[in-house]
Amino acid sequence: MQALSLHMSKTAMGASQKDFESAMNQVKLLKKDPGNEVKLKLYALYKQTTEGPCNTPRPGVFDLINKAKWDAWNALGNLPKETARQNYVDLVSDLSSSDSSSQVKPEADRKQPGYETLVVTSEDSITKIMMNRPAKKNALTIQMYREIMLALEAASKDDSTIIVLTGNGDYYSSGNDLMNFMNIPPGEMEKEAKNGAILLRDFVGCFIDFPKPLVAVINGPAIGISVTILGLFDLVYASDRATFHTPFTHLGQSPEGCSSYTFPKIMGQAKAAEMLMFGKKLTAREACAQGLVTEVFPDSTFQKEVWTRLKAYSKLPRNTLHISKQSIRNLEKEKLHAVNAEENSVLQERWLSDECINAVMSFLSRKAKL
Ligand SMILES: CCCCC/C=C/C(=O)SCCNC(=O)CCNC(=O)[C@H](O)C(C)(C)COP(=O)(O)OP(=O)(O)OC[C@H]1O[C@@H](n2cnc3c(N)ncnc32)[C@H](O)[C@@H]1OP(=O)(O)O
Repeated sequence: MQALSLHMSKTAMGASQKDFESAMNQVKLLKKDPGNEVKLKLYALYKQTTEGPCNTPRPGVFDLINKAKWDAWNALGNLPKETARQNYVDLVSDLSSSDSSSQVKPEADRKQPGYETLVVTSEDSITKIMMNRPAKKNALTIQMYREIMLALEAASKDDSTIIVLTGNGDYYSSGNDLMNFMNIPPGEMEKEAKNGAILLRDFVGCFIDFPKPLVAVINGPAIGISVTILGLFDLVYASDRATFHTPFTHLGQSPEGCSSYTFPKIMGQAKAAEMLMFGKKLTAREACAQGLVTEVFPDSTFQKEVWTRLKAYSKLPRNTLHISKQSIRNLEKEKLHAVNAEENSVLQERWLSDECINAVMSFLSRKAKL
């Protein structure tokens, strides 16, 4: 009733019959259901405008819907037809404007500025960080590592409940961009290896310390570091087109992303060795059977099913979810940072080895592909 009296005082000039008819058409075009209470108000005002005060018998006690409608109409008492018409038109006008402002904006409008290699969007309490170099299979450049760290830092402070990392195009990510190893002057190798190890330590450190639920939406094949850090995520959803490949030995490199600790814990020593030492590539279903992936979805329905699931999860009590994540993670944080430091110091050495340099040169001269 409060809303109705508000509408009554809104216009000095009365609404015409034409305004009323146009408002009736507008109601049919509303995209958002206005809810039962508002629908009853609309009904009552419509009846009052077209028939005057309610003077029909009250429906029986079990005729719940018609009784509610009758009550709403009857509550308008002797409200003049012209006022009811005006109130109907005002109410529809309010509903139409809130309906258009609540419509979902296209992704381009929701995109957060400032990223060149990522598309970062926030909607439904979910911040989505999408790696965006599809032509290069989302290979991670130095800039991309830095932008992911910045996006995670921002997402840890925004009002989102869940954070998603995913890839644009047919790959999730082909791992470290091997061009990162190019154009290093001969005398600078050691310095660059040291800088690489610091970048990697900080990058993996962000995932270790991230305070909110972190979900990987694996839209296609994943290689190298994009696989190893999965042990630091809370949920990993994969398309059945995805594969998981850590070919470190082939590349003269050693495991990172805390995988030397998380993988044996997740899948057992023998399976972890087959992946991390011998470079066995897993299908999504194999990775799920081994506990690295939470659930696999058919590629044709992957995005729809995953986002429906995540939207439901994002409505869970936010603070409770974050506290649970932190209690689980805090038990291991110190250990994970120690593993991260150790892995990076080993890798720093490997990057200077002939085996690594030859593997990278071989890829860059297009002789070898994984
Ligand atoms: C500083 C921190 C270091 C952290 C340590 C991390 C280690 C790792 O992540 S190790 C894993 C490194 N990744 C690889 O070795 C993958 C190398 N890429 C491939 O083997 C293949 O490109 C492929 C299997 C991923 C895809 O093959 P294909 O479908 O035939 O497509 P193309 O090879 O033609 O790829 C299209 C385009 O993208 C470029 N590209 C793909 N991945 C990478 C990469 N990781 N690094 C650099 N460039 C990559 C590829 O060269 C093609 O480029 P153009 O020829 O210019 O089109």
